[in-house]
Amino acid sequence: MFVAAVALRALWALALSGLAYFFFRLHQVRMRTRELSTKYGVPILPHSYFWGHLIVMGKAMSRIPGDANGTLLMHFLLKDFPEFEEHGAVYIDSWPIVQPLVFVFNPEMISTFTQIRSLPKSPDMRAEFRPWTKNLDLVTLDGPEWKRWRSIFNPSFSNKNLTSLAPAMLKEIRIFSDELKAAARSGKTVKLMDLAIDLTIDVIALNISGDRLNCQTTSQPLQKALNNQIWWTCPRSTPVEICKMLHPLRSLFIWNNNRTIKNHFMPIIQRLINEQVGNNKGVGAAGETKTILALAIQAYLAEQKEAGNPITSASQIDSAFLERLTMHLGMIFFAGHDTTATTLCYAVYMLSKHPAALAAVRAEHTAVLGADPAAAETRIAANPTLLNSLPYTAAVIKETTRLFPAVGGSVRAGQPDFWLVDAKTGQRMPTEHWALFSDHHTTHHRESLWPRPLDFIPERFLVRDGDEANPLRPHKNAYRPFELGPRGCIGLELVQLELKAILALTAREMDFEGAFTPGSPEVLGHHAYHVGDIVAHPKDGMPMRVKLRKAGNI
Ligand code: HEM
Repeated sequence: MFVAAVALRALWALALSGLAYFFFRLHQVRMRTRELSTKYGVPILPHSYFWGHLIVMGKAMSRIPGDANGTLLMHFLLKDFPEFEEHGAVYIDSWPIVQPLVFVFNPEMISTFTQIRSLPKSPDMRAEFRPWTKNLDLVTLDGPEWKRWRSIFNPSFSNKNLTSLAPAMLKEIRIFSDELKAAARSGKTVKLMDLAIDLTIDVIALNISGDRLNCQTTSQPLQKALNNQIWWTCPRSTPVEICKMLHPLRSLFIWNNNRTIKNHFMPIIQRLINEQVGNNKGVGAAGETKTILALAIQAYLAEQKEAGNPITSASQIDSAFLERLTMHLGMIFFAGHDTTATTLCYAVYMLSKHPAALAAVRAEHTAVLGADPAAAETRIAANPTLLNSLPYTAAVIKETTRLFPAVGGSVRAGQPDFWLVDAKTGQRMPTEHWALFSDHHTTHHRESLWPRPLDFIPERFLVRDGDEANPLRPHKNAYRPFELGPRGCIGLELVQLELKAILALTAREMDFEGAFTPGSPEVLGHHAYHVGDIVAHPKDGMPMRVKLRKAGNI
């Protein structure tokens, strides 16, 4: 009885202190937001002491479907408060739903915290991924450790190295294209995103070790583990996400998924170590592809040798190195697969809606790859550098990533000594206690930077250097779907090469048409819009009807 009473009191005390902390923190965040205007003269959106900015946010979000991705928020908020656009940054206090965030959409301002000075990643963003990767991965690492791993992996993402992967990549794309043709013959609607995800995972696997993963043809435990890992990673404080976070078995599931990832790669790692031990050729000699794993193992062997602890067989490999590698591989798959798949879906969708652009893509493929679409694969395999001679196709991909950036932006930790500055007015804006968000969607849709911002105009990206008078010429730093600066996407070249190859093997052979349910909701004139939390996915998995084109019908 006495024990129960003590336990009850302890619980009460705990609940009360939790509540007290909640209100203390709420007060702190709300007052910091108000201080922006009272102390620093920074304009803020209408702000409620209890609700913060949730009321204005709710109004803006009510204009778009409930499942639309939160990265569209600022676009619609600026419709309600157009005078804020010229400030280039808007402070949003939606605590406790999301950390206090400054949405920045002035490219020059963004460059001050990503390019001129690269601020560390935000602690909240690191916390989201910590249960999965312990922040040992390239996306959430910072400082010298990040630099070391980035320089180890960089060579495998160079255009030259990736071009050597092209023949293997084409085989994977052929499977994807055959699936689409089968759908065309059967008349079935496809969810393009599902097929695209399997393909992009198979391509990343090639870059990781050169081995085929076969996600497109078989069900792979590795893919299941990755999906499950993403599911357990909780980006928002919604009730469902909170339940996931508090789930007593969450850590166990995450641990088990990491074990599956590690077990998948273990035999490959052992093979590579045994190949490299005593081999003084160096990775990538004589035209070999520099895979991510081979480079990591090369660096590890060199480091151990330098430390006077040379590795002579795979059995000596230490568990700390294996753990790091597992986290890196998991994150590279995560960062690269649905981002690329999403972009592919929107590229196909936009081409289906813009016959002139599609005709220009097809004409370019005919001019560069030959008149017979069926022979494109063989021609590219024989000379993969042909993929570097498709400027219009590249421009289509860029324009797609401008309109539908797959990653909302980079989230950096504000600092006491770092201020955002409005170059026009000289207004200084504090960043301490705030996370800075380089808002890609809003930056890519500002009329002052992009004439006719909602229109699909690949030609913007064909304006030559020096043609300053052309109004379509993109502004410096305004195009940033892969982010700019040292923390910019390592996979940028892979995306371009892969998507060009996919379009080269499909655009002339098939016609696509969006198969959204009639009357389904639209955002900015499109049934296809971003849904999802961590990485945006196209609505309904981008349903498409596919039709085969007659040979010679260019
Ligand atoms: C259309 C596809 C892609 C888009 C839009 C995209 C976008 C981005 C963005 C915006 C960042 C910066 C994130 C931040 O600062 O938090 C980033 C970083 C990164 N991306 Fe991508 N990405 C794409 C594809 C890929 C691919 C294919 C890979 C690898 C296979 C990849 C691997 C990474 C990695 C490892 C980082 C962290 C780089 C670092 O901090 O050093 N991404 N990506």
